[in-house]
Amino acid sequence: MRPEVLRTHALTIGYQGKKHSHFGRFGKKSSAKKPGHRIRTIVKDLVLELNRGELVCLLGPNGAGKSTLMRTLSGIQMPLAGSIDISGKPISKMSSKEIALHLSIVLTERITVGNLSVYALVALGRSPYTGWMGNLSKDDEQIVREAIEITGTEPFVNAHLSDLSDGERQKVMIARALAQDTPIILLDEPTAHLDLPNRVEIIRLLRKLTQEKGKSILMSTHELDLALQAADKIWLMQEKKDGALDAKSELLAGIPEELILNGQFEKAFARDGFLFDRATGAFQIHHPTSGKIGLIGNGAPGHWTKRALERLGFQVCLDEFIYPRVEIDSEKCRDVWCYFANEAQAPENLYSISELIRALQTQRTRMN
Ligand SMILES: Nc1ncnc2c1ncn2[C@@H]1O[C@H](COP(=O)(O)OP(=O)(O)OP(=O)(O)O)[C@@H](O)[C@H]1O
Repeated sequence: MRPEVLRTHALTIGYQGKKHSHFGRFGKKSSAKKPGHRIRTIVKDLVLELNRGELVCLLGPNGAGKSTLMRTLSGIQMPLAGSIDISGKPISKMSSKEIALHLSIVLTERITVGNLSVYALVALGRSPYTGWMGNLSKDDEQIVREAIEITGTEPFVNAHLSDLSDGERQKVMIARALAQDTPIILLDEPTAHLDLPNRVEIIRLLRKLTQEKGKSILMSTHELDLALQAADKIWLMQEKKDGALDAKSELLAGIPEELILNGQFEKAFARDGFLFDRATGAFQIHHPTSGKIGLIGNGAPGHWTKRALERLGFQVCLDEFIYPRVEIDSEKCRDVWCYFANEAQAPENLYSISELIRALQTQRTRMN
């Protein structure tokens, strides 16, 4: 069996004509340039592979082209050039029904479904098998029930979609995609409206689907941290900065750890005063404005003390015996923060991070 379930050949994505005038199914409308229509190329010559059982996260700053790529890969939007194969067959030669048997998509746009209940909407996922008016077989019903159970949407299964919160609605749309039971699932920002426990739950669910059911999942997200932890691969879209603006963005594919180590990850999200720490994979939001401070301390107290010091504007120098410095003694029955303000002053023992912050602020006021 070929490992890749989706492959692109020199795929160029983008827009031609006025906003929203380009949409159409493959083959139904020519993608040829129309006279007087402005072509806007988002990314050129993409050679991408989505393999069986793989979770790929599509990351990139706002406007880089993630949704455009999602829509193009699913056949909702025509490419400007190149082609897409699904399970070895060009998508341009597939009917909508055939595509729906291979690929399901959850988009960010709110859909209007009239008065449908959650159950009826999830059951619509079976329509490629039953037809729009078709009755569900026992097997179809079982698949719908499983999709509802696995996404935790049972509590509102009889509610109407319009009565749900954004997060609940999001889960229902994922349930509908699962009911469609396709080897490929594309999700555009599936965790956008979810709180942290639900975000983690959805990512875990998607990983489980790749590992246990061999699904190939591509999801776009702004959750960098979750993506770095969960994705087998990352497709990283970034705006081109080289001046050769034949396309707005470019795309790099790789495993998360390599994209971090080779500096591509921070390049994609680089902003003035916005630092990415390669060692921890975290972004720092604070500018160091209060000078250096030494920190000697390990484990959780060391980590959270560093965070508090950075918030106060210090550049934290780990394991450096400089002044000022903080030494955390975790050997005693409780943690003690020993604050060495300067050579002349005796160190001060403090018994919490808030006491340490107060001492640092007092020192700062004295010096100003
Ligand atoms: N229908 C359209 N016609 C012309 N240009 C469009 C259209 N839709 C989007 N664009 C442009 O294409 C570019 C990519 O948009 P897209 O929505 O794909 O980015 P994105 O990475 O998904 O952004 P976000 O993270 O903000 O959702 C943007 O510059 C956008 O203005």
